[in-house]
Amino acid sequence: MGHHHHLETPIKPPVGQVEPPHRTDSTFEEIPIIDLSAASSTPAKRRELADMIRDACVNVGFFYINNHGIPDDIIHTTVEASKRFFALPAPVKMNLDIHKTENYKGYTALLGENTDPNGRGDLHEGFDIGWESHSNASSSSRDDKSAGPMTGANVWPPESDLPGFKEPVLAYYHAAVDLGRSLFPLFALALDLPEKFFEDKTTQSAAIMRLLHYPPQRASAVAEDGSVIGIGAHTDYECFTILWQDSVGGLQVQNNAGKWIDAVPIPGTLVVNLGDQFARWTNDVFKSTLHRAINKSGEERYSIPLFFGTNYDVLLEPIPSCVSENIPAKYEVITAGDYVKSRLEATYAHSATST
Ligand SMILES: O=C(O)CCC(=O)C(=O)O
Ligand SMILES: [Fe+2]
Repeated sequence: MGHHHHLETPIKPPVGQVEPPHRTDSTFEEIPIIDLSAASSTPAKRRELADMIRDACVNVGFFYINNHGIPDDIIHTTVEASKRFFALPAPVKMNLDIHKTENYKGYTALLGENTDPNGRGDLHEGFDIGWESHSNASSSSRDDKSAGPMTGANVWPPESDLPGFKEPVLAYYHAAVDLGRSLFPLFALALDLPEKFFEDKTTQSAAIMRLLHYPPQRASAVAEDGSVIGIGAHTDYECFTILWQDSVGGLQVQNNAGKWIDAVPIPGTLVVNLGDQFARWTNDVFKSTLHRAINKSGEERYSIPLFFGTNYDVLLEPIPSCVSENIPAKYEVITAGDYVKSRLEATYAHSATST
């Protein structure tokens, strides 16, 4: 994984076709901040917001959002729960080993993942959950039993080992899923599609959330060649990711000049970045940008990405306005579920036999 979509030649639409968004040289130095409060304002403001999102998606592939609507106390209690989880004794965490489940739910130990095939393993530990309903959540109900390559029950630490964990984690999960649902119509607008374009494709949205903990990297643990890294250079698998990060810093985003730009923590914001499924939907008009994290701060770093996508049975077919005679479809059409599963298999392959 970690393949990188290089800068495309400027797109020239055939006569009579809507002009696709213009890509600049993508040598961005900063990641834009987009205020989501315009989403519930006038149609004109919503259109303006979609244009800003389009610009960020075409040129950067990353943006911060503020006024995102997830209450601070939900974030706070979830982060505290995450800290308590990672502080558990190793054997308790290893009982939840992700390799014991069919579909990548549970705990990943330090160096258990290798996000960049050139790396030696990632210096973070994680806890992964997928869809699970929650009686207090405002998310519309859905069929938890739906078949598919990525479904399956979450695993949770026993209440006796870690009281009061599942409740706040699911509260944040559902708040972030609701936020993700509200972004799909804006992405559709940004692509000059009807706002409802993704509606029938997101009734059972993929939504994998990870609690992540990056211990501080001692200078000696940072290999010269960067092969031991918090999370190796990669692109995400789903349509887009909603990331909460603490104030420690370490996330970096690569521009087309190959320069790593710091995604500095900005209080009150979340980071949104596009993943490879949106690159596939848009035939690379939307950019799935290479990123990595290195924690050289000397402090513990915590983050929470939520990878958001369509239903797993949806085919990743290019949007008609993004393909033409001059720009043929670049990607083989497969389902979202098969695509994610193949990417996860590659990521965990290197540790699968060790447990
Ligand atoms: O922890 C971060 O800041 C980034 C995490 C990330 O890129 C990922 O989990 O895909
Ligand atoms: Fe990522």
